[in-house]
Amino acid sequence: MGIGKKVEKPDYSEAKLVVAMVGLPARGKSYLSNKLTRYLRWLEYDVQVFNVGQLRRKKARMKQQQMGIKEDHSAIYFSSSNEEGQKARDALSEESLSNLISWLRAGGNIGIHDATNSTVDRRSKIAARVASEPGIDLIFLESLCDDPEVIAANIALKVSSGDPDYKGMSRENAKQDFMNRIKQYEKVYETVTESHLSYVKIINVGRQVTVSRVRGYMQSRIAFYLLNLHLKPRAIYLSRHGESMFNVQGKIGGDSDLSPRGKKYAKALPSLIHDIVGDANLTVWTSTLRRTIQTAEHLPYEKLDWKSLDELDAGVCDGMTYEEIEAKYPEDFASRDEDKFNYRYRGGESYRDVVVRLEPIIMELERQENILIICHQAILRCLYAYFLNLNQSDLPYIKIPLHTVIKLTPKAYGTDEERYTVPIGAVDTHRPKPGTHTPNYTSKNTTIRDYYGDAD
Ligand SMILES: O=P(O)(O)OC[C@H]1O[C@@](CO)(OP(=O)(O)O)[C@@H](O)[C@@H]1O
Repeated sequence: MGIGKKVEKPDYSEAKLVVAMVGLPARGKSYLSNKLTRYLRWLEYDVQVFNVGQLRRKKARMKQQQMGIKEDHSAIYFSSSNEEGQKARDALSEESLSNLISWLRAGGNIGIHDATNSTVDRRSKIAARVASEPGIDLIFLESLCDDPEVIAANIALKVSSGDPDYKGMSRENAKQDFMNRIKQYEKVYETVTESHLSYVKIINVGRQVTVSRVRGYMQSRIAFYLLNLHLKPRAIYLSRHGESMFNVQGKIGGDSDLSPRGKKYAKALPSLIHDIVGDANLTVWTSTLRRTIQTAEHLPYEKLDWKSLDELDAGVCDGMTYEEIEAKYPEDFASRDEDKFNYRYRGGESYRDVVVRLEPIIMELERQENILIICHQAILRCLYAYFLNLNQSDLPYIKIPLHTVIKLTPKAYGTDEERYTVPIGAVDTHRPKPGTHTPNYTSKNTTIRDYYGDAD
């Protein structure tokens, strides 16, 4: 028998929720639903977005292919006085919601009904439909925004993103048409005030949030996450500690000091960070282990150490080399290679356990502005996977080299990444999955830079 065990996914089979978005076009509904999806997936819920616009386009394409009929989806279609258009849009919303409910019945946990759902009438239809489905809850998530800059940026994003609604149209015409569409919706828009419904209303993301009739664990978790979001521009910087004595000896875990090269990295860090961050405010978070605190030693910023940022606990294998573990516990060594995310060291942790313990860190990170996190290989893989939306099987193999600062900039539709490599040699602690080539899991928005500042 092996010493460790495999930890299965938490049982969320009873969790079934419809999150129905509410909001005018260009008010950040997609931004919110994308962020929420990424967070809930990271927590291992099965989440899917059902976008009514996509369904409309898909059906229009099919109609055109089969019958040669090209539908007019210009602003006229969205007019409240266009009865035909209104009927067609209601029918599409119902169909999309039905697809969502079937998907929940087939095992999904949270389905996001992504449409404007901008009238009391439309919402009452949604509420009635979901109420007829035992075991499925409903919460509305409204995004209100009157910040002209945010609206203008969202409009620009819509017309420049190659949106299929505006294929073959000039940018100016597309923008005009989209603004007309918004006007049509504005005429009939009713903000959520229905006191019998569960809802979260977000005003200018981060400025004001109203929470009403939120019930149960999953809804509260969602509401709490949304309460913490903000749109202020900021970056999150990630770095492992400088090379440690254990790294040099090939040993895992422990609480060793920095090696001479690790100390050099700690000395080089202040000028690198200053070059990247400038005079902006920054807070440094470390774990409680010596190697991260020593790495942050020379940084002239406020510092906070978190126990939850300590390295993955290797239990009885703590302080051993991979070769020693393989020789002493061959079965365990093999099962870790087989399913590294789920494998839990005896008396220690799995990557899955680490994801759970990092949730308060994620929540706090969403609330904060510029943060530099100096911690460990396994911990940074989990944080990086959250921001880059990477899946569980890839997560334990993400390359987070020593002596490298990763800058993550959250944007409306994803996260930009820059990597700054400091030319101070260090051992490579990355162990690829045997028999596989481990790709470099970086986003398509990654820029790699060599930093030749004050390396010495
Ligand atoms: O999950 P694997 O790939 O073993 O990586 C985690 C390991 O990385 C190490 C280095 O090998 O991190 P760290 O440099 O922070 O000490 C070990 O302590 C830790 O057990």
